[in-house]
Amino acid sequence: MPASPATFTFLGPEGTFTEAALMQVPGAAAATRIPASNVNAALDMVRDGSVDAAMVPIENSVEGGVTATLDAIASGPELRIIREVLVPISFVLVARPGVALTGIRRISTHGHAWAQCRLWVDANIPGAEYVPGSSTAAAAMGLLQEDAHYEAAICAPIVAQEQPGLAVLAENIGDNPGAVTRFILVGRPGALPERTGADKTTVVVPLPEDRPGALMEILDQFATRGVNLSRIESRPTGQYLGHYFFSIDADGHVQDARMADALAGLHRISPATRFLGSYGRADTQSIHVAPHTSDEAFRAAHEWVGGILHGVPLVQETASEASPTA
Ligand SMILES: O=C(O)C(=O)C[C@]1(C(=O)O)C=C[C@@H](O)C=C1
Repeated sequence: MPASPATFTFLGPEGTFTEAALMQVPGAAAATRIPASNVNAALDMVRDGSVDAAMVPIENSVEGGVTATLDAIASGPELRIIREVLVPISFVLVARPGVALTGIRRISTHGHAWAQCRLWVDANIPGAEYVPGSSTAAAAMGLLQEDAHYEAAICAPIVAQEQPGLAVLAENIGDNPGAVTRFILVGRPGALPERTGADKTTVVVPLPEDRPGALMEILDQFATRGVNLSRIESRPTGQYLGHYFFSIDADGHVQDARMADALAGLHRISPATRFLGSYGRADTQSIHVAPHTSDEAFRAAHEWVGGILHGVPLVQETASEASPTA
């Protein structure tokens, strides 16, 4: 079991959904928490040892993968995902007190938040212009600056509750009331979180080039070992047009024989495959394992092959084979 992180960073400032995710981590409320201005800065603080772990968003149920995170953990010095956290998302529209909906022309927020409120904005503030923000809370706090160049921000309800200089103009403005964002706690490589039976493994697999069926071969490594995938996304490596890697979440822990075998297969196909971690699923849902892909089935199969290699007779002769005349 890895030692519990003592110092954390997160996509800040205070009041982001990412901070809400971090507060779900046991011990985080009493620990040192340093806000970072973007995902890369947060991960760099882990890499250079300034903090033990970083909480960053990775996937939203409406908008999909957080590409800044997918890309940042796929290259550079290796990192490990040690936990995942789910946060239900609900947005409010805030402005300086006295500002009405009719007085809003520009709205700032995080890109993922904007994408989740687009229909509401179109219906209620038609023609409003989007001003990109580094996070929802940063956009809201920006309204308090003298030189704010937008009139409203979309953020979590907690920001307005704790900031008297901001008034809530509308609540629950997300287009999808069931929206959920998944966050990951990222540390440096070390001891793996213990296997729980409800685990997830994340890998980054560069697609081998000029090889017909390479993606199928990658997927086959999981399929033939009974490993279910819960997320697969392709991302450009940035090196040149058409060069991609796959970011994959698979059900199970690397201590499961079927997962270890699948990862070994991936390494054969794509030697630059990067292991990003095995960690407990936030929903704690146990994984169904077919009997022929259980640890016991793998152990028996390896023992059988070992016996062949060592010349040990492993199959009992039947009576008729032992004495053909009988
Ligand atoms: O800006 C924030 O508050 C964040 O924590 C980032 C983020 C994201 O990256 O998706 C998190 C949850 C919401 O989906 C909107 C924004």
